[in-house]
Amino acid sequence: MDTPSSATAISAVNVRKTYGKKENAFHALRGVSLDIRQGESIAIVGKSGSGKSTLMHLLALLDTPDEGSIRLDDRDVSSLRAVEVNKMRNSYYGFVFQQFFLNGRQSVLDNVMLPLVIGGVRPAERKKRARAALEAVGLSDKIKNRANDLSGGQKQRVVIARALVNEPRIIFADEPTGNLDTHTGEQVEQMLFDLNKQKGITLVVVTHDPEFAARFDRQIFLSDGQIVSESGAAA
Ligand SMILES: Nc1ncnc2c1ncn2[C@@H]1O[C@H](COP(=O)(O)OP(=O)(O)OP(=O)(O)O)[C@@H](O)[C@H]1O
Repeated sequence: MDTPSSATAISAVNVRKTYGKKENAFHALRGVSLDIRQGESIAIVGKSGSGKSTLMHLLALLDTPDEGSIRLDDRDVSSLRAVEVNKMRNSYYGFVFQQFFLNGRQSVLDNVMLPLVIGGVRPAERKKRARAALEAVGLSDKIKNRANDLSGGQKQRVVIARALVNEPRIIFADEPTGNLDTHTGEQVEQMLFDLNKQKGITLVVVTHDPEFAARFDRQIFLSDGQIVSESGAAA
């Protein structure tokens, strides 16, 4: 599976998002439309404050637009009940976000099993799947370590293992290599692209790094809350 299919994974349709009210209102997204195809890799780029994380949070169903809609499986997400949205987020999505910290006192294995606990997977099965995910990121020898006792790059690999343990359709990553040294950052990048190319997992990443962005099928450039240009093979 090395080419994106024509099926749409998720769409934003003319979404707008404003933070604050009246004279303090800030229009973070001002009418953004975007179709993300199943299996493609897409980088969202733009200056600080351009609305990248806001767009990512809407696509990831972590926040809701003030206007416009997010469509998943051809359904307007706003028409679904919260419990259904939570279920979809947990089963379809994996997250590599810096603010989604690991629990440092828990073992690496427990951290990776968390999405499966939330998803109600039984204990023997979740252990098996978490071990397989940790093996995929080369951390089989660290499963019993406390998450605090790992290097930055190892922690990021645990986060990736946690993101892929529920076999998501889409992985969302916000500056996944931001805090890593060049070599470790490249390993983490490669791991994400391998998941995209080998397993067909759609990859949506926010980054400031132009070299990293250039490796994606498509780059979306945001400025002042609007898409100002797109480039890449699929554009
Ligand atoms: N909760 C909030 N309340 C008020 N303003 C906010 C909030 N979240 C974001 N903003 C503002 O919305 C704008 C877009 O923020 P966003 O985080 O989407 O930008 P970004 O492109 O991801 O920036 P960065 O690259 O610095 O992370 C910024 O000006 C920010 O200050």
